[in-house]
Amino acid sequence: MPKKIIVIGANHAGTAALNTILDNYKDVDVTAFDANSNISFLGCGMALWIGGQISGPDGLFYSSKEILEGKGAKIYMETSVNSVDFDSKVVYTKDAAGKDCEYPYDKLILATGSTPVGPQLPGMSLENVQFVKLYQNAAEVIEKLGDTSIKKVAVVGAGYIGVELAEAFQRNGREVTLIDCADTCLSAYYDDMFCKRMEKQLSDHGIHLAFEEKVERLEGNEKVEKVVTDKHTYDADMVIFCVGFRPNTKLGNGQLKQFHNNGAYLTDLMQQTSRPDVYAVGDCATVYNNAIEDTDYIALATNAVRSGIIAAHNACGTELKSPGVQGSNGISIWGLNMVSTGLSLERAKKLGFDAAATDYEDWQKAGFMEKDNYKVVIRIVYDKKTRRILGAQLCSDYDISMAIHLFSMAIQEKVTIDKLKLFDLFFLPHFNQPYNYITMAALNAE
Ligand SMILES: Cc1cc2nc3c(=O)[nH]c(=O)nc-3n(C[C@H](O)[C@H](O)[C@H](O)COP(=O)(O)OP(=O)(O)OC[C@H]3O[C@@H](n4cnc5c(N)ncnc54)[C@H](O)[C@@H]3O)c2cc1C
Ligand SMILES: NC(=O)C1=CN([C@@H]2O[C@H](COP(=O)(O)OP(=O)(O)OC[C@H]3O[C@@H](n4cnc5c(N)ncnc54)[C@H](O)[C@@H]3O)[C@@H](O)[C@H]2O)C=CC1
Repeated sequence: MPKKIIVIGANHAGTAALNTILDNYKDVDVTAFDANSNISFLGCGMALWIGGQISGPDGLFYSSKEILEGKGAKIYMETSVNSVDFDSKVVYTKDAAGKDCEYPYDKLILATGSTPVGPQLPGMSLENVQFVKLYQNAAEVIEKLGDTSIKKVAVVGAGYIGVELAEAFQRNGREVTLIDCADTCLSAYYDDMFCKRMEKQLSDHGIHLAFEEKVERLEGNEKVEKVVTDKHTYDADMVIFCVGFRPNTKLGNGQLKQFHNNGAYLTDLMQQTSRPDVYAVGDCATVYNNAIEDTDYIALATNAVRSGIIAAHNACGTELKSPGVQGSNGISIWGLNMVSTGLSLERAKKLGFDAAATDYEDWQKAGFMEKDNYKVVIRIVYDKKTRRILGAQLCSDYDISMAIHLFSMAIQEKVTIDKLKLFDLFFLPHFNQPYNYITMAALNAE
């Protein structure tokens, strides 16, 4: 059992690692440092807060320095780790008062997360140009929205954050333009037929869509006033950039092996980096993606939590391997629910799979169920050669979210589309149909 474990970063991944150590290994001396002043902010609540769907941010935290210290950890907030000597196993910190300290470790868990990508464009330093990641970012945006002269908001990036925030600002009474260089929204997660449904939902609710447009500059006089793209100019009193995350790897650059795509720390199934006593978890680390059967980068709180648990057990001497991930995700915009896992057909083909898709559309419940019955669209993506299921997407006004877990497990366990054809699914008219759309989609596969 190691004597001293240090965790750098105490948000979702770090907190999961800390809780796992504190709950399971009583004799370990565990210390964490975080540059921020709060722990465990659920960014997913930011849009709900801005859109007034929840009354405030209090419920968006599930841990704190006090809770973790009550369980026996030493937690240093507003303390940055500036460097790590991986050979002598020492971390060097600076606290809010500017005091430098050093701490030795036996095992180190890097949970330094990610930062929003900030395009280098003219006008980025104008007032009311915002990024959204931390609690402080959300609080600042909410405070600024108190200014009623902020009428028009441009959201750049129509991925998960952008689409959720577009709804939130519109609910908040603002005019919203949603800009993306891709030709639709959510294109990293869904095929076009699903993206188009979300496009319609957004434009039906008054969001102005500006796709296939590249932002060239922001203009204004102190405060931002305009977003200029390669095609149009949009008036904007606030501009939010959400064009993806980049892993925070300053501490290990050149010291630990990194992912060729974006520099995330390369980890094995035990979250171990290229140095045996150093683990990396959450948004700063790679995952093993079962759909592509290879290393990947997928920044999600779910992956952060699971990888934190895995690293903690391994660091404490209990071998635990990740089963890999599928990047399962979901979104709900004005009641339109979409969930996906694994690969879209487009991405599968781009990656070189001989992929096909089987689609099906039906009512969720038996036809005689007159209330709360909604249409559901499903697509299952599979490899024509191996027959392995590579991905699935579902879309409905009904809450179909639980169905995606079946496909996540199917991808993890390398289930073929043929195995799914006669898979035992229950029927009860309150919930579904005897000819279930999952069965029907699978039966229709070529
Ligand atoms: C608006 C929004 C909505 C989201 N919605 C969802 C969702 O619905 N579902 C989902 O699964 N995911 C969602 N995510 C993604 C999710 O928030 C991230 O994947 C998650 O935060 C990753 O957790 P992490 O602990 O790895 O990293 P981070 O949350 O980035 O935390 C890293 C921590 O490390 C600290 N740190 C970094 N460097 C140092 C250093 N040198 N010294 C000390 N401390 C350091 C930071 O202060 C920070 O607290 C959302 C993200 C955002 C922004
Ligand atoms: N419901 C969920 O599971 C949620 C998950 N998250 C996760 O947080 C992470 C970050 O989210 P996002 O920032 O939304 O990233 P994202 O990867 O989901 O979307 C980024 C979008 O920005 C676009 N883009 C990239 N560069 C651009 C540019 N220069 N100009 C215009 N558009 C550009 C891309 O085409 C893409 O549509 C992701 O990993 C996401 O999965 C975030 C919110 C909710």
